[in-house]
Amino acid sequence: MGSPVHRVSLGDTWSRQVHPDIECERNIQSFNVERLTNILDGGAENTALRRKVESIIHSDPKCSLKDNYFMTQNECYEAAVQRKFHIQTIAKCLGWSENSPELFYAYRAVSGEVALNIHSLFLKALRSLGSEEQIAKWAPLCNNVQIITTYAQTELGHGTYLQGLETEATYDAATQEFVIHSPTVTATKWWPGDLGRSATHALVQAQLICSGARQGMHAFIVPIRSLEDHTPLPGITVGDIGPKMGFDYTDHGFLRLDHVRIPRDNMLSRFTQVLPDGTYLKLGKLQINYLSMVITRVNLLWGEVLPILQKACVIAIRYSVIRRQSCLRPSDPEAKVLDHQTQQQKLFPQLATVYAFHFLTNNLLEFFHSSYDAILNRDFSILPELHALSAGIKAMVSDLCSWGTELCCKACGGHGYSKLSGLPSLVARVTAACTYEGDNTVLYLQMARFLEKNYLLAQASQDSTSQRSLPQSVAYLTAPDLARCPAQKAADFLHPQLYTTAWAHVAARLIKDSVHHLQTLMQSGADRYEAWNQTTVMHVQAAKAHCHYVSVKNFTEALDKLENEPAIQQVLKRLCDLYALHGILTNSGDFLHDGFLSGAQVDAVRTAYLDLLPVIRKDAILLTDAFDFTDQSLNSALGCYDGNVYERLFEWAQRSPTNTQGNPAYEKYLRPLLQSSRAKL
Ligand SMILES: CCCCCCC/C=C/C(=O)SCCNC(=O)CCNC(=O)[C@H](O)C(C)(C)COP(=O)(O)OP(=O)(O)OC[C@H]1O[C@@H](n2cnc3c(N)ncnc32)[C@H](O)[C@@H]1OP(=O)(O)O
Ligand SMILES: Cc1cc2nc3c(=O)[nH]c(=O)nc-3n(C[C@H](O)[C@H](O)[C@H](O)COP(=O)(O)OP(=O)(O)OC[C@H]3O[C@@H](n4cnc5c(N)ncnc54)[C@H](O)[C@@H]3O)c2cc1C
Repeated sequence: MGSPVHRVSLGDTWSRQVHPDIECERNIQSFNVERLTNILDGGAENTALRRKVESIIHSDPKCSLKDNYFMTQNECYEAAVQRKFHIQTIAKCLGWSENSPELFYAYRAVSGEVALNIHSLFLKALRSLGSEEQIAKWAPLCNNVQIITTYAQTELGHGTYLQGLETEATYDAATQEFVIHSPTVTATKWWPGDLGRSATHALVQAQLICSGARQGMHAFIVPIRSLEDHTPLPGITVGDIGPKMGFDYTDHGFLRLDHVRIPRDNMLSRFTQVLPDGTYLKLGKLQINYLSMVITRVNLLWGEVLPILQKACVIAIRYSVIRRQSCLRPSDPEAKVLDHQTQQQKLFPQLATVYAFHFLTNNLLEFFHSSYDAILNRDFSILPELHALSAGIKAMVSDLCSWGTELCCKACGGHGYSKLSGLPSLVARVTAACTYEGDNTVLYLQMARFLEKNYLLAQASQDSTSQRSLPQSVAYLTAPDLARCPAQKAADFLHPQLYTTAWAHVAARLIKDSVHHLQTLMQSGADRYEAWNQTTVMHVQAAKAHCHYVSVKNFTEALDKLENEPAIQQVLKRLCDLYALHGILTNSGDFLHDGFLSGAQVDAVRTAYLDLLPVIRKDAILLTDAFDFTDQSLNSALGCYDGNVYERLFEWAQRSPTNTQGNPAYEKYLRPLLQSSRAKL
């Protein structure tokens, strides 16, 4: 059962009565929802702490999201700054430190809709690329909000290809300063969050030029606005990039630098250094300067991207047990739309995906935490696997969360299209995740490059007597492979071992095909670059299959760890089955291609898949309740816990300024129009 704050949170007169159509969904509980919430939170103590923080935040009206949907871009930004300010004040009062679980929960309570989010990206870059002295100097200034920071990497002309960044940082040994300069219009920094109107300091990624040589992208801390009156400092042109598809609460900005001088100490120098005389020192590859992107990719999935699909599922599934359309039989009452098989087919794969991604992103975070200290201490051996996994999983999770959120929106019919459903803003927000922190195609290709290398290593070790062990995520490339799937009937496809092996087979084949195709092109005279470009569609397909395999395997391993929770293990096993089988059905061509599955076996997969839908149907509401979002953070007229959809939608629409601010267009245009036509009547 949810805490009271989840049930009667919006203060509506009718919200104390739960709608019977949703209440009955909660009457029979095949598993303990509270226990599942605890598992998702990583322990009952975390659930308790989260709820405590939520009740503090929700009792402060200044943190409310209530009128967000009616605001202009300017108003959204101001409200987000206000929320940030109030949360910061509360945090100070209650002793919540930066990076504490309390602050994380506070931001979750307001759905992450606060200003100054890029502050944390700056801090991550500082902690990973800065020396201990630089961290000691700058981190407290950030944490105490004595400065406001942004991460300024992308330019008008380049976002993906970092070697093409044009901003220059030229070392002047005479003054021991860097001169930061935007030589062209395309060198203008474009998109950094919190830059447009808020930041006082930017972490500027620029091409280092010292002793006449270009050394590639390095990070520099550049003051951009006065700490006295917030005006741009000399040499700085800064502003907001204007209207966007979403993220109205963030002031994405532009920045031009005209020969701005900063001290030598402002270049982050954990792995690279410029000595006073201009000598350049570097540890490892240049790409070590990309480390902060790895960290951000991993963290954003957990904190930003996954909750969006979770919420979309909560809203769409709750609404689908209230919404009734058509009778399944002529004599029946109208059915809940969730009882239509096609509605289940839309929504349950999304629910299964969100659970799969919960365990996947959690695991990725653990892998990151276990590798991070070693990397900071200059052991880079794990970095290629961490980079490949974080890139590939970022691409898959944001792609499928984006696709799934849009589907949830459409699955709510006309009301889904209303901003008041909460879904359009979730769609707009998650769509951006396919682009920021690396365009997904480009990230899949980074994963593909890692797969190609490891496939070739696997081949080489099979051909020689000495076995080389591959990184754990690609170890299956050396495992014995089955040519045909042994399943004989639908029920056989409900065995995790069977479908994990099927995914491993398809991923390995697609990797093999893409590498062989690349090699064939090279053997027929194409150079490596030409051959790579001609095979990138195949490489992306292989990378997607590999990520899918990793996610299926990871989900099944997470289930194994739930042996002390048999009821929860059983309900999640169904979602795991559905996730794996839905993936096979939507990619069935890849499984049929080499005869691994026959047409009859694909039919059996479909049977197993369709049979799962009505079983999952019984637990659907409980599985969404388990995410334990408060009504305030959902901010959806369709998705509230009590199911009073129509009353809430009607009441919220009344608050629209279009209903309260009169209609100047009537006086100016409609009246004259009506009157001119009346004359003719
Ligand atoms: C609440 C918050 C709301 C939302 C906030 C949103 C905030 C968003 C912020 C941003 O978007 S910040 C900007 C992010 N920008 C990007 O992510 C840019 C993407 N581009 C790249 O990462 C790189 O340019 C590239 C695509 C990796 C290509 O770089 P490059 O041309 O230099 O390298 P390659 O030749 O492809 O590879 C060489 C070598 O380096 C390895 N490598 C590449 N990247 C990394 C890395 N990050 N870490 C470790 N290693 C890396 C790569 O695997 C190659 O290895 P080898 O094959 O040579 O061994
Ligand atoms: C909401 C939002 C917030 C952002 N926040 C920040 C921020 O705080 N700081 C910051 O610095 N940046 C930020 N960005 C910028 C973001 O990181 C870049 O937009 C992103 O990295 C993609 O780069 P791009 O725009 O240059 O796309 P492009 O690389 O121009 O992509 C255009 C197309 O070209 C394709 N393409 C490009 N290169 C290749 C290739 N090598 N192989 C195959 N296809 C390719 C892509 O797949 C895509 O289809 C933000 C962006 C958004 C939307």
